[in-house]
Amino acid sequence: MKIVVVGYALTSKKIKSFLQPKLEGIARNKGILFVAIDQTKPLSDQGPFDIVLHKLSGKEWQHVLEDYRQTHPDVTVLDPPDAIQHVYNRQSMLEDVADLNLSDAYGKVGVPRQLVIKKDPSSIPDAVNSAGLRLPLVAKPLVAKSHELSLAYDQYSLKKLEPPLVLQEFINHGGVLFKVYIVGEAIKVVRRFSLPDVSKPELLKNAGVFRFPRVSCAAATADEADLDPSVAELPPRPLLEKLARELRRRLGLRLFNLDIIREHGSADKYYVIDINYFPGYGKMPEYEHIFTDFLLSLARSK
Ligand SMILES: Nc1ncnc2c1ncn2[C@@H]1O[C@H](COP(=O)(O)OP(=O)(O)OP(=O)(O)O)[C@@H](O)[C@H]1O
Ligand SMILES: O=P(O)(O)O[C@H]1[C@H](O)[C@@H](O)[C@H](OP(=O)(O)O)[C@@H](OP(=O)(O)O)[C@H]1O
Ligand SMILES: [Mg+2]
Ligand SMILES: [Mg+2]
Repeated sequence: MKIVVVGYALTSKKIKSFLQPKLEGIARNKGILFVAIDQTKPLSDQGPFDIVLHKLSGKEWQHVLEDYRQTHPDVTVLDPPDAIQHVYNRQSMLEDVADLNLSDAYGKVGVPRQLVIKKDPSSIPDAVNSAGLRLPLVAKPLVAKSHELSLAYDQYSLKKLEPPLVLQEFINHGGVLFKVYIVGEAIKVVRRFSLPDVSKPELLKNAGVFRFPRVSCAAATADEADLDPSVAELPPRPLLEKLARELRRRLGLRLFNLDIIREHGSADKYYVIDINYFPGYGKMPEYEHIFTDFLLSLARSK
């Protein structure tokens, strides 16, 4: 059996959450070896690798990888740096979902209406008005690696926020979201608690912006919770398969997840609100088997 060598360049946090002993054990049994990349040495002096797995930031690292891809076309780099940059910006992140305009017998998938504010917070109320965005609005940093989130009940309070940011219409969805993890062709969905619905009276009664810490983190799993079945029901598998297949192709990514919500009161109206590159796979059920099978399939297809 030929060994598949996977070089990895990950933060120590990511190594801890992803490269767990169970994953390494299962990988070893399947003939996969994970080898840490030494960033202080030239990449081409290391390996040889069959696959390079990475999630590091910085222009310098991006250039190193781009050069390496050019000079080592037989190595699979997961994923291409430019494709990753595209989802690190909340303006471009959801463009492909919007263009896809997916609608079939299983449902409709769109994105919330949104507006980008590059600078000048004092211009926000007018900008929101001319764009016809409906309150409440979610404000998110333009750079997707920042996770502060605010909910604004009135357009004037938005002046207090610091651009660059994206203002997105808040969609009531019953307080539960679906995290769709994608690894190549494999898909797994989990439920997470999310922000609760905002009612009309509540909207009229309140003003101001409310800042939230990390909302739908792993601790907020809703998989075992006693939920209203119409809220808890997972999105139809065929719809997710189609969405994942299309986005894999359009984004040029193989490792990502989607946050999807279903409009409360509707049976089939879905919104993608977030896309994350190389997310916390440690929280994806059975990721050890799914990920190692994916690595093997890549090596075999070469
Ligand atoms: N348009 C929206 N309508 C309703 N709720 C939303 C909307 N956008 C975001 N949320 C809520 O806010 C949370 C955080 O937003 P988002 O997922 O965009 O941020 P993030 O920091 O990129 O999250 P992640 O940790 O998944 O990377 C969502 O998980 C969801 O609970
Ligand atoms: O899997 P979900 O719930 O979507 O959340 C992930 C975030 O989206 C990722 O951005 C985190 O990874 P980074 O810390 O490498 O950005 C990732 O961190 P982790 O891999 O250390 O768990 C998760 O927090
Ligand atoms: Mg999210
Ligand atoms: Mg995100």
